[in-house]
Amino acid sequence: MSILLNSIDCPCLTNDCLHILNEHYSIQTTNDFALWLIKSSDDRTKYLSSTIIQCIQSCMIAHTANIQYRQISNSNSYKLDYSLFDNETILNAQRHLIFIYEYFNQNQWNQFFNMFLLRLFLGNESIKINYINTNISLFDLNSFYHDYCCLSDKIFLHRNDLFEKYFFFNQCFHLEAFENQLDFIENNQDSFQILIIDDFFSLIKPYLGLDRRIKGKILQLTYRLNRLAQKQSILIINGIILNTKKRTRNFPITDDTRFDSFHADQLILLQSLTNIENEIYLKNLNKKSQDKHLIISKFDLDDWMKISNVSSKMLSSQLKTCLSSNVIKEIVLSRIRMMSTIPSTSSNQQSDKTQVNTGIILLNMGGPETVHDVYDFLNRLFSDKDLIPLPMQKKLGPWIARRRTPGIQEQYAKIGGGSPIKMWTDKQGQGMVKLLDQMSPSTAPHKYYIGFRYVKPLTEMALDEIEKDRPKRVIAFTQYPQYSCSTTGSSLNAIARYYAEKNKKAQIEKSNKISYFDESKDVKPAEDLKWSVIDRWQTHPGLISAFVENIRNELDKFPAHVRNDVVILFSAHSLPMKVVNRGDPYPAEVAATVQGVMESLNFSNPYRLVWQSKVGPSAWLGCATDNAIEGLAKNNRRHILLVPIAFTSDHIETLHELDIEYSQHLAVTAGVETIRRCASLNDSPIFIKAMADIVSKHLQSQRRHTVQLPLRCPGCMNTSCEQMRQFFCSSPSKS
Ligand SMILES: C=CC1=C(C)c2cc3[nH]c(cc4nc(cc5[nH]c(cc1n2)c(C)c5CCC(=O)O)C(CCC(=O)O)=C4C)c(C)c3C=C
Ligand SMILES: [Fe+2]
Repeated sequence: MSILLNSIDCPCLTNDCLHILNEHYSIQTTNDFALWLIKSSDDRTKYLSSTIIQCIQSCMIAHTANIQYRQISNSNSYKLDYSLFDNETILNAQRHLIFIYEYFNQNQWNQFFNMFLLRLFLGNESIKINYINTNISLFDLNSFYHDYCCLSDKIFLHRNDLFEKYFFFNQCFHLEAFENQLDFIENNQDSFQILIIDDFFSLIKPYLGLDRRIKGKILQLTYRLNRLAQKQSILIINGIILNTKKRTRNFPITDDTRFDSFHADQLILLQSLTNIENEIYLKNLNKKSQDKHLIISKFDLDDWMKISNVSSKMLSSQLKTCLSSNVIKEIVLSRIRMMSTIPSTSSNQQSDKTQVNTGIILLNMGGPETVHDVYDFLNRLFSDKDLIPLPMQKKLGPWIARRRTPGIQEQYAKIGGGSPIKMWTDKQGQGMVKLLDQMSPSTAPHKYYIGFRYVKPLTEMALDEIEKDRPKRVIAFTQYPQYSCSTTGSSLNAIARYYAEKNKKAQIEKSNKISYFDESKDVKPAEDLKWSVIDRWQTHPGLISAFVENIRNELDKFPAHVRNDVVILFSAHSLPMKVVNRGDPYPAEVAATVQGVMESLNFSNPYRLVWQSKVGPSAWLGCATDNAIEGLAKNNRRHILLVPIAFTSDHIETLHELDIEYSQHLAVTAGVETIRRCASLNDSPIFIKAMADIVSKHLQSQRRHTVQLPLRCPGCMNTSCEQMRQFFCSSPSKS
C-alpha cells in the first residue's frame, strides 16, 4: 500500500514513527507537505527531508505541543469542517474514537459536541455523562452543557469537582488528580464518559525528567487511559503523545521507550491533511492494518472528506432532523446497547469471525491493577493450595489477605497505584503473535490469551474464550522462565482442574440428560483442542541475550573506573525451604539462567545469585537479597547491580523491594556507593523475539511438553500435580 502524505502534524511524532511506516508502506510526499517543511526552521527541514515522513500508530491520532509548530500553525487559520462528522458514519461506527484537532476554537468545540454527542445519544434511554476537561481555555463548558441539555432531558451531565479543583488551578500538571479522575471513570463505567485531554504531553511533560518510578506511573496512567478507551463508550483525547522511542537532537521529547506503549492495541492510522487553503482533512491511512488487526472501530474518514461550511444554525436544524428520524433513533439505541456491553477481553482484539489456528495462553500470576484490587489479588493468592497450603484455607486465606491488604496497598500506591504486569503481558503477546504470523504462516493466525492466576483476566476466563474460539491447537506458555510447582505448576493445575470440572459436568449431563452448558455459547469440553505446554525455557538463547543486553546497558552507566568491580547480584523470588526440600526444580533452573547469562557476558564481573521476597516466619531459601547487599558493603564491595532474573516484567518486587526498599533505603544505610537495578525485560524486542522463537520451535518440534514435566517432585504430596500431568502428559486424546 502506498501512502500519500501531506502532513501538517508535529515533527516530533512523525520522526519517531518513521521506521514503523517504512516497514509497512511505500510513502510518497506531496507539495503540501513540502510546503509545511518550508515553513519550518531550516534544521528541521533538513532533518525531515532526509527521513521523509512517518505516521501515527494508535487508537487515536496524536498531537504534541511543539512550540515551534504552534507558532507555525498560528500564522494559519485552520478550519475544520463539520460534515466530517457525518451522521451515518458516526452512528454506524462500532466505537467512537475521535480525533479533535488542537486548534479548535470555542465555537468549533461546541458545534462539534452538538453534532457528535447528540447524534450519538439520541434515544429513549437516559444517559449519564461525566464530563471532564483538562483545558478551560479551549472551550466553554457551560455553553456546551446548555446546548446539550436543552436538546435532551434524558442526558445527565456530571462535572467532576475534584477534577476542577486540581486541574484548573494546577494547570493540568497534577498527576494525582489525573489518577483520581481515572479512578472515577473506572468506578462509573455504567455511564458514558467523555474525557477530554488537550495536549496530554503537556500534562506529563514535567514528570518526564524524573526517575523511573514516576515515569512508570505516568506510563501506567496512559495505559489505564488506553484501556478505558477500549472499554468505555467514548473517550475523546487530544494530544496523546506516542511513540517517543528516539531522542533526536532536534526534537528532544523523551528517551523513555515505554512511552510508546499507549497505542498499539488498536491500530488506526490517521493523518491530518491540508489542502492549499489550509483546511484540515482527516484521512484514514490504515486500511491495510485494519484488515490485519481487525479493528473494531471502523469509521472511515475518507467518507468524511466532503468539506463544506456548516453554521451553527444548520447544525441545529440537522439535529432536529435527527431527532425525528426513527431510523436513526433505532441505530442509536442499538449502538448504545452495544457500546455499554463492550466486553473487556482478556486478550488482543480480534474479530470473532476469524478462525484462530493457534491459541497461546500466556500463564502468569498477575498483579493488582489498582490499589482497589489488592484484596482480591491476595485473597486468591492465599486461597491457592498449590502456592500456600494452609490449614482451614477457606477461612484463613481471606483472613490473612485482609490483614496484609493495607500494607501491600501502600506498596502498590508507591509504585504508581498498581502492577504493570497486564500492560507488559499485552505488549509481549501482541509483539509475539505478530512475529509468529510471519515466522510460521502454516500455524497462523496465532492469538494470545492472558491467563492470570490471581487477577483478571483469570486463567479460567481465558479458557472460556479459548473454548469459544476453538483454535486447532492451544499452547500453554508459562511466562515464568524457570519452573516451580508454586508458580507454573499452579497455573497448569488450574487448567487441568478447569477441564476436569467441565468433563465432570458433561458426564452428569449425559447421565441425567440435563443441559449444563449454555448451548448458545457453544462451550464444549476440550477433547478436540490440541493442547501442549511450554513449561520452562530457563536457558533459551533469546532469553539470555535479552538479559545480557539489559545488563550491559546498565553496567555502562557505572563510572568506567569501577565498572569491572561491580558485583552483579542476580535476585530471584525466594521459595519456602519446605518447597525446596521436596525437590522443586526452581532453584536449579534459576541458577542455570544465571550461568547462561554470565557465560554470555564472558564472566566480566563477580556475581552471586540471591533470593528476595520471603513471606511469613518460616524458613526460606537464602542468601536473602537484603542481607547480601549489607554483607557486600561490609566487605567493601560498594558497587552493585541488581538483576531481577526470575520474572520477566516489572512488578512489586522490582519496583518496590529492589528500587525503593533496597536501593533507596537499605543501600544508603549499609554504605553502598552505587547501586543500580537492571531494567526488567518488559517490551525488550530481543525478549519478544525470544518468546516468538520459543513458540515457533515448540510448534515445529511436535513435542507436547519438556521431558521434565512428567516428573513430579520426589517429595510431592499434592494430588493436583498428578492430575495435571495426566492432562498434559498422558492420554493422546487430550493432546
Ligand atoms: C518466580 C517468581 C515467584 C515465585 C517462585 C514465587 C513463590 C512464592 N510466592 C509466595 C507468596 C507471595 N508472592 C507474592 C507476590 C509475588 N510473587 C511473585 C513471584 C513469585 N512468587 C511476584 C512477581 C509477586 C508480585 C506480583 C506483582 O505485584 O506484580 C505475594 C503477595 C505480596 C505479599 O503479600 O507479600 C505473596 C504472599 C509464596 C508463598 C511462594 C512459594 C511457595
Ligand atoms: Fe511470590
